[in-house]
Amino acid sequence: MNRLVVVSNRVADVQRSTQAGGLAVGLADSLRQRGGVWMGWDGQTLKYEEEPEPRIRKIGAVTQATIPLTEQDYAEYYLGFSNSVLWPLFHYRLDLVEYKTAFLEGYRRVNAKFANALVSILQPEDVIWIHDYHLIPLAAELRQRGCKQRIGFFLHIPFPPPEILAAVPRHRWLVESLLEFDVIGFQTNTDLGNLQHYVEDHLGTEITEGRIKVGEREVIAGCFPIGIDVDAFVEMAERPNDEVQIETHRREILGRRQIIGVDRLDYTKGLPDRLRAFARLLELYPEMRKSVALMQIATPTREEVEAYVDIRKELEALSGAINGRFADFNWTPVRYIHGTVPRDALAALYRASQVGFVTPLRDGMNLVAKEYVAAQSPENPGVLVLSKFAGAAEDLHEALIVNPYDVDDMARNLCRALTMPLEERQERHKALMERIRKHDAKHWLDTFMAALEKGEIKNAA
Ligand SMILES: O=P(O)(O)OC[C@H]1O[C@H](O[C@H]2O[C@H](CO)[C@@H](O)[C@H](O)[C@H]2O)[C@H](O)[C@@H](O)[C@@H]1O
Ligand SMILES: O=c1ccn([C@@H]2O[C@H](COP(=O)(O)OP(=O)(O)O)[C@@H](O)[C@H]2O)c(=O)[nH]1
Repeated sequence: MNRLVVVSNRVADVQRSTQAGGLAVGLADSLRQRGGVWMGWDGQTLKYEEEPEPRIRKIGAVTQATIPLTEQDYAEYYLGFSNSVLWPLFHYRLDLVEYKTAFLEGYRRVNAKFANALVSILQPEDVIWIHDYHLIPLAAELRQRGCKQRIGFFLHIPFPPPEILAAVPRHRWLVESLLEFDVIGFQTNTDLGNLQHYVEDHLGTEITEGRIKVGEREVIAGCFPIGIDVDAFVEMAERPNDEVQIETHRREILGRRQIIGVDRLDYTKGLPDRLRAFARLLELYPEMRKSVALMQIATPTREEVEAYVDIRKELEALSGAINGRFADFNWTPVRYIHGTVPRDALAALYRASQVGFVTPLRDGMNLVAKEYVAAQSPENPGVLVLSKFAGAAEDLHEALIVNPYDVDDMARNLCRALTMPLEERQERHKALMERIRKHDAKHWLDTFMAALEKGEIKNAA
């Protein structure tokens, strides 16, 4: 087996249980099993003139190689082009795109830095797997430095339709950079279809049976939905957690149910309408008052980008208003937690919640949806209420699928989830477990590697 070299903006400690962000979680779950090298940014910003050598650290079967960025890199590449241009654009939010030429320059500069660091550690037989929108030009940079290895790319976020993509300057360059990879992987068939439309409309070529002709080369483009390590998550959820158990016991005595939401505090996650839907539930079904509460964990993220400051203010005001309107001296309808919770504590919280409420306006996959399912007790499972615009909805048909823009639809489905008979809950949960087991972290890694190493495309979806 060739050595696998994974590259992503963020590198996680594969042995730590706290990592907010699905990319870190999904990759850690996969790499722990196969081993290899994981290269990326160390999360630090430093002043330097000359690019530092990558820092090497061995953690179990994984060798981490990390580099720092400068303040300017962080502002232009990470906050700028990655998170103020590509992130909103790829999530269909043209209204939030803030394009500046300096952002693009920073993006190209940091991709060149990544390439310099990478060539210093690469071996001829390596296979390289690059992740996410931060690093789209990296294959081209590596080829310019003479790399001959196979290079794959996986996009963790949605790929937008051509009408949206074409609104950003240099969109053709972006897609041409993407076509420098040997394999391009997407989360869903919708994303793959959007690339298909772009190459047809703008490049006059097409994807035929998962392959695109680019000059003399053939590029594979496929759908590889990311998954979790299901058994490890089930084990985590079953592990006793005293604090959660005491709280659950109290709720059981009072006959109260809990709806849970867990997200980075991102405008793509649909949080304001989620809170409004919960308030609508209490309005439409007064019998639900004092019998159910919403726990929303909102993890801080990208706080220097203005759109993220706005969403935080909006949510704080909304949860305050809902509590002000409905709370009683012994019942708080919304528990809003602005912080990061370790993944093992999350597992226990999911298990203790009767509804998993996952309503992004647009999301690459959404691992929280899969984790919620894995955490349930098969004898008395909770119900997943899932946005039709999460990548996970392409597979998780037995969830209650909702429109995250339609507050009434979400409220009705919350009520349906809270009153669903045990037998139906068990049937839906069984079917969902089969699906998340079929498309788990190992399947994601194996199918992508089969495409990258052997040129095989199985329909992963
Ligand atoms: O690294 P940050 O800027 O702090 O952001 C965290 C990560 O967010 C995004 O995650 C995506 O990947 C998940 C796993 O494939 C997927 O389930 C989710 O729908 C995506 O939003 C981002 O793509 C990562 O690069 C970030 O590290
Ligand atoms: O406080 C938190 C919030 C989130 N997560 C984890 O972060 C990941 C979020 O991934 P998802 O795909 O749902 O969304 P993303 O944040 O990547 O857009 C999941 O594995 C969560 O369990 C966590 O460990 N602690």
